[in-house]
Amino acid sequence: MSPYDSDPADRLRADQVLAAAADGEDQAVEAALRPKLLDEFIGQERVREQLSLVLQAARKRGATPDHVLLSGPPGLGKTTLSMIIAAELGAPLRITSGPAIQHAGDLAAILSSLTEGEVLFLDEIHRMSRPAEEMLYLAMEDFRVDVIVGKGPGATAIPLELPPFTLVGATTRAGLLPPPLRDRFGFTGHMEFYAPSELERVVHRSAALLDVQIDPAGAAEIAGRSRGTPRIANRLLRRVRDYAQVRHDGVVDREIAAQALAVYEVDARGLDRLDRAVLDALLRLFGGGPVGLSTLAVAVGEEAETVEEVAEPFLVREGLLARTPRGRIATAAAWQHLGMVPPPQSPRGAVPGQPDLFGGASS
Ligand SMILES: Nc1ncnc2c1ncn2[C@@H]1O[C@H](COP(=O)(O)OP(=O)(O)OP(=O)(O)O)[C@@H](O)[C@H]1O
Repeated sequence: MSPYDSDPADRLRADQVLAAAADGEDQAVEAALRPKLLDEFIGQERVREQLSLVLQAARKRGATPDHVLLSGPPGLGKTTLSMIIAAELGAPLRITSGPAIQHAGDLAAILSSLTEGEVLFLDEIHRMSRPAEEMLYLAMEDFRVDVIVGKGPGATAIPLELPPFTLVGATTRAGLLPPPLRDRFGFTGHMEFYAPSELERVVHRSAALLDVQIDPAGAAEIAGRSRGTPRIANRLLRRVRDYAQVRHDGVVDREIAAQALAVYEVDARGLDRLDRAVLDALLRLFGGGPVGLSTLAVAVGEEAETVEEVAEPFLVREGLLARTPRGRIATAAAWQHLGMVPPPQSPRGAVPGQPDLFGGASS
């Protein structure tokens, strides 16, 4: 969880897996597990190399680096990287988020209190209000804001100079950023899901910091169920640690990790309860689809947005579900994963599983 207040809906989205277990202690632990410097940051080789060049060049010139945009799904390390940028530059860091900036005045207050060289991290930048966005254009380009005094025809804009600063914007939806905003970033880092071997390194590193004894097979078991996401790897590790300490001697191996994750309903492929509920409804109630998103969401008792943004990206990436113009359909892998057999002769049974070009299941 990012260390500022966002609205509860955001928190739910970002922290979907084992959300109920994400208590205050977990958040404090998460902060303690963050890598502090670029060299400690595991994976994302390309972003790391590119960013390192941007920072080194700026340091060499004695200038403030260009604004940085980080895009990618939740939990991949955008907040962590913003902290690392500030640490590498030896600069102070200010953290806020798009939804926290309701009015342009909120942004003006933050910008006008920045010190020279400060790093401003703006998470969920795509959710900022339009007037604030427009104020940000000017601030990013000319280090200036126009403060509007008065209302109506008598309103006047008073220009206010800002010290040079570096904006680090983060977004899960780069496509939603208006082009004028996107263009004002000198560097964009696209964060990718992590490979299992990288997540194993994350698990080993975190286990060492948490003083948990874990063997390579145990780390691999956790990494394989972490949906390519370090935040989830860390959270699963903490739950496995709890299980190992309460029911065993605290040491984690493959068997203990598998048992613990079964208790927390995270299956061998990393699907959690919501993912499985979505697939289950799709197969059992709708014969594998196609079915509309809102119908599917009602069937699992969730908001359509939650199903679309939380469960589906992972299910699509895993090749278990396809989004088609006619609705959601299950692939053959989905039937297999839930141990079910598609209805015979069903044109909607998604056998052998890949959607055809027109959005239906191939036969
Ligand atoms: N490359 C990495 N190496 C080690 N740990 C990492 C790495 N990336 C992220 N983490 C860990 O994962 C957790 C989540 O990272 P972070 O909060 O930076 O993600 P985020 O992309 O900002 O997510 P959100 O957009 O939901 O705020 C952190 O506690 C951090 O310890």
